[in-house]
Amino acid sequence: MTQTRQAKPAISTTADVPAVELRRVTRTYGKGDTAIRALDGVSTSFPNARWTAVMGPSGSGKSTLLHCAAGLEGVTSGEVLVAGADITGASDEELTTLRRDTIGFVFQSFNLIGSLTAEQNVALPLRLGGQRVSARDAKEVLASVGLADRGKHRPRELSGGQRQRVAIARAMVTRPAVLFADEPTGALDSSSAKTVLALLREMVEQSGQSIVMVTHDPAAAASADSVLFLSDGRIVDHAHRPTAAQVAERLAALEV
Ligand SMILES: Nc1ncnc2c1ncn2[C@@H]1O[C@H](COP(=O)(O)OP(=O)(O)OP(=O)(O)O)[C@@H](O)[C@H]1O
Repeated sequence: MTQTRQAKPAISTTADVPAVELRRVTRTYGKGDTAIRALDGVSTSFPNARWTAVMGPSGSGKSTLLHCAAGLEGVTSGEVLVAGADITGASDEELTTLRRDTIGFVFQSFNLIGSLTAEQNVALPLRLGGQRVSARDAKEVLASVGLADRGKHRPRELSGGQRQRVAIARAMVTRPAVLFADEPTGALDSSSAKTVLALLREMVEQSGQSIVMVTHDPAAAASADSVLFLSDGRIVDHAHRPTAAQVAERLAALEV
């Protein structure tokens, strides 16, 4: 797997093109009387080089929104644009290219490969993209998340916070224009969560990457630039740089 890496697709990262745009997106599960409308005509833009959190009560459609926005799930109707490109009718091959070159993922459950070392996990996206990766490259990225001395460790030999930092390093290595994070701090203690949130902030400030993050945690949401609130598959509220207390208050109002 050492062929020359293909040029990145022409993605726009200019400030006036949103990182992700949803236009009248509906996602229905099932049919007939038992059909569930998980997303109900959602139109919104996730700005470029900004971090947006998505919150809402359980079952409000947060994960569905993230999956549709990232091309992991198709929409029932409406359009999804990532970095200006319409991915609504994209083929599996186009989506694979998008996932390899333009977007990254960080999940609550880390999704590291247990048989690979931290270094090998970090290098994996580049190897899958056909690039030769030196151990030094992987080490540099691990050092940037504070794990310079853990490169040879396997996931089971790392703490939860360290595993998530490996997952973030893996997501950073391809410099994705958009990072989708699903409960990235959900399995972490508050000190590890702070470290992870600081790393996400660095991705936005230093590399101009965009983050769309689903979370249940008001403190995590308050680390973002803005917060969208979903209820019953619709966007019902929006807050710019709220405090954790303000986020908790708005969420409580939706949960009654
Ligand atoms: N694969 C599926 N098949 C059927 N219904 C689904 C499926 N996935 C999600 N749903 C339903 O769609 C709605 C939205 O689910 P979603 O997982 O997006 O909510 P959420 O806000 O992420 O919830 P939570 O906070 O509990 O993770 C829920 O009513 C859920 O039961």
